[in-house]
Amino acid sequence: MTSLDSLDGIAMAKRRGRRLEDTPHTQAYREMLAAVRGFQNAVVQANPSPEELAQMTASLQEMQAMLEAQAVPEVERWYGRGGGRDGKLQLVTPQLRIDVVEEDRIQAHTVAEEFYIGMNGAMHGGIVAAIFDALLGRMASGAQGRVCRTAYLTTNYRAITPLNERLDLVAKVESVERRKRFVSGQLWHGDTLCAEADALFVELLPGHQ
Ligand SMILES: CCCCC/C=C\C/C=C\C/C=C\C/C=C\CCCC(=O)SCCNC(=O)CCNC(=O)[C@H](O)C(C)(C)COP(=O)(O)OP(=O)(O)OC[C@H]1O[C@@H](n2cnc3c(N)ncnc32)[C@H](O)[C@@H]1OP(=O)(O)O
Repeated sequence: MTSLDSLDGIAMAKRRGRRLEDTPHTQAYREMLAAVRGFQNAVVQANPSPEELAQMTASLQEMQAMLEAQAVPEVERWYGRGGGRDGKLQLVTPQLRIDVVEEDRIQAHTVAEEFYIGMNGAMHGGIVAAIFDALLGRMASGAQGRVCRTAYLTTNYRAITPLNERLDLVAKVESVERRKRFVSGQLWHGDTLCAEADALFVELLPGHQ
């Protein structure tokens, strides 16, 4: 099964936007994803010996085969679902911790690990944009869980975004016109504004993918 087995976008988002229930089985999945995060961080920092590389490649290929044997259609996957206190079960961005949710404003924070490096200690710019996409998308979605897609997202990089340090984020709804939500966001390191973004999210209609 692949992601090509798509459903109506609203039906898909309603299924996948829900928090994953807590069972010993899903807890084990959360722990595995946390281990993958740790692994990613270790991968980018190490230059292993040829023998170690061969050993790790064989282990990884074995784990990949185990996962492939358990693949399920997108609509049934745990990956990408809400994970509660620890944020979404995903690996694309550092985990966003949502601190305050209001009707037109969200406050959040994150710490980006070494995996998200661009160069010279700075976060990769694409990751900064992906963080804004996730946060501003959550803002556009609102308490009602509107299903929206990003029409555009403009990111301005004002200062280096550091890794391994607390980053504070804020998102605001600037205006609403019919299905369109214009949303802005800022990413701060202490008193330094690292990046800001403006985005348009358009609410999907029934039948849209
Ligand atoms: C299954 C999808 C669900 C996605 C969300 C997932 C889970 C939800 C769960 C929880 C929510 C929590 C967090 C959300 C987290 C992340 C959100 C990330 C979302 C994404 O990362 S998603 C990937 C990137 N995204 C795309 O892959 C979009 C590709 N695209 C399209 O799918 C269409 O393009 C669409 C739908 C955008 C519009 O299409 P459409 O047919 O519905 O509407 P139409 O074209 O008529 O536009 C209506 C009005 O918007 C204006 N308009 C449109 N585009 C504009 C632009 N670029 N600039 C200026 N104005 C624009 C028009 O001018 C018109 O304006 P007016 O009403 O004034 O005439």
